Amino acid sequence: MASNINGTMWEQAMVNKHELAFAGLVVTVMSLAILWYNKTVSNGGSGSSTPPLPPGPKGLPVVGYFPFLGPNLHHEFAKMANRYGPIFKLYLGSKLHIVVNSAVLAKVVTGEQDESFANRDPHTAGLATSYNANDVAWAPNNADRRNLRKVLVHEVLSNVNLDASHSYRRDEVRKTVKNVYDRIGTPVDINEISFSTVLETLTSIVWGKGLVEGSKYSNLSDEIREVVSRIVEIAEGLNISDFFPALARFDFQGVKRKMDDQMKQFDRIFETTIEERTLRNKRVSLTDKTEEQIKQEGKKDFLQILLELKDQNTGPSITMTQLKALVVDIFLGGTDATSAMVEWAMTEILRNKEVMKKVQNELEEIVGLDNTVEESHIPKLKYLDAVFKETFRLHPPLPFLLPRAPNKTCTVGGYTVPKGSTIFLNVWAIQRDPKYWDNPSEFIPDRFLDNEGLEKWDYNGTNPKFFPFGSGRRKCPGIPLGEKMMTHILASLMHSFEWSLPEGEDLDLYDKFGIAMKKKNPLVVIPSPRLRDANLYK
Ligand code: HEM
Repeated sequence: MASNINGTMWEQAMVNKHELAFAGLVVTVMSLAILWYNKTVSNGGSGSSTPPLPPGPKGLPVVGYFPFLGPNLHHEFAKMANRYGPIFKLYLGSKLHIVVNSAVLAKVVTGEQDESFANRDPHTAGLATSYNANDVAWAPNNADRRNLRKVLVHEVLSNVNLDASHSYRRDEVRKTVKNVYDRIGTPVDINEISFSTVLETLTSIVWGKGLVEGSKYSNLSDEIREVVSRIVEIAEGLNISDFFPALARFDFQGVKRKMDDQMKQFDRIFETTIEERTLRNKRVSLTDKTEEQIKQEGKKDFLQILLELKDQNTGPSITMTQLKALVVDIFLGGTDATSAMVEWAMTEILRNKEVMKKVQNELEEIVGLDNTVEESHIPKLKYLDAVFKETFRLHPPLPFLLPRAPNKTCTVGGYTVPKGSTIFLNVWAIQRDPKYWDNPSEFIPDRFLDNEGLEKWDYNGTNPKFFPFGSGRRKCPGIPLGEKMMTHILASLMHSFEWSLPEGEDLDLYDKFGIAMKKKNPLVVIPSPRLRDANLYK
């Protein structure tokens, strides 16, 4: 009996176990079915469930996909786009990154959903150089930033101010032409001279010439060059803390410390020059000031414009921290990208003899060999403009723009893009996509010449196939200034000189991912004079 009872209980237990196992199996199968349904059938977001994250490679625990990436992220991401499609995700360290590779989805991010995506998640270097996101480039899209951007676009970089500061740009370009003339027959590093020209130009546009004379900072541009070059160098390295925020406070690679040191130098320059300027302004009596204003009419430097905005009670105003952060934005935004573009465009011209002939012919026709290039010639240099656009298409200096970070969870292309994830808009891949471009890897400037208004090409990000300066609320505010500087410099170098390669050298197109994407091997070429009159070089 006992055994019977035991037997029955055992049998009963076995029946229960089978029932339980069966129930478990049913639940598992149903859960898998629901999971599968959510992942596939309801993928378009039509159902009430949350769409999945975009597809992407798995990566390893803790480090994510880091160990599998090479140094040239734009090449890696283009390959991954072929595999995973128009939007994919990858973890780098503990941070989720989402890469957008199609014009259609880029338009969703910078158009329909621009308000959510017009935010950033600044890395260590960005925070340090922006006085803790008190600038335009790294601040979240709040009212302070919008006000500051308005100041930059409408007060500092307005057409009137840009026209008024044209002589500063002209003087620096002329100095560079003279400098190159003095080095006729010897190798010249094009990025180096372009970087110097842009930096000197920005220094005189921001500080003006009056202040620099007699100032404690008699070689202001040398001091600024030192700081800007150091910042670019530090920011170019990969900072592990940016991918493991929990470790950021240890600053293992010393990026924060090194950046803070450079920013202290910037601060010293600001404090001294602003103090000198304020004293000078006070010394000038009201009547004198009016006279001086008349003399200087339309020639206020950016520092003066910003100081007046800081002190004004009505209209847009800014704080001292914002003033300094804006000047840093101008230098960091303006120098590296502009000089990189001059170098890329010149490399492409020298590699393509037909293009070179057309550029030179246009310059001869519009400027003439008895004359030097002026900014007033630029709007007439249509072919050179197409050359720049084609150069931007193939070599955008910021291949993923500046990363965005949505301030709320969004859906893009049927996938969830979580709040705070890092968004790379892969303009490099989009501008080389055979879906949008014939012979995408060939350098063909003519595709940007006016094709009877069929397609509109400009730098304002209105065409989702071509947006090297970004698009939407966060597009580059420095386009007019950057365009003037790069075109004037390149046109002057091409018009004033013939260029040849040093013996045994080759013209290659290898690039190097960094704060701005530059040529890996600098373009070093030998000038010979081209203008008819040697006096034009003096
Ligand atoms: C050839 C030269 C230049 C190129 C290729 C370039 C490119 C860019 C790009 C791609 C962005 C990011 C846009 C986005 O996230 O959608 C940007 C932002 C920015 N650029 Fe430029 N830029 C250039 C020159 C300049 C100049 C001369 C200045 C300063 C006067 C400047 C100041 C800025 C600022 C402040 C931002 C941040 C805008 C924001 O977040 O609202 N850039 N630039």
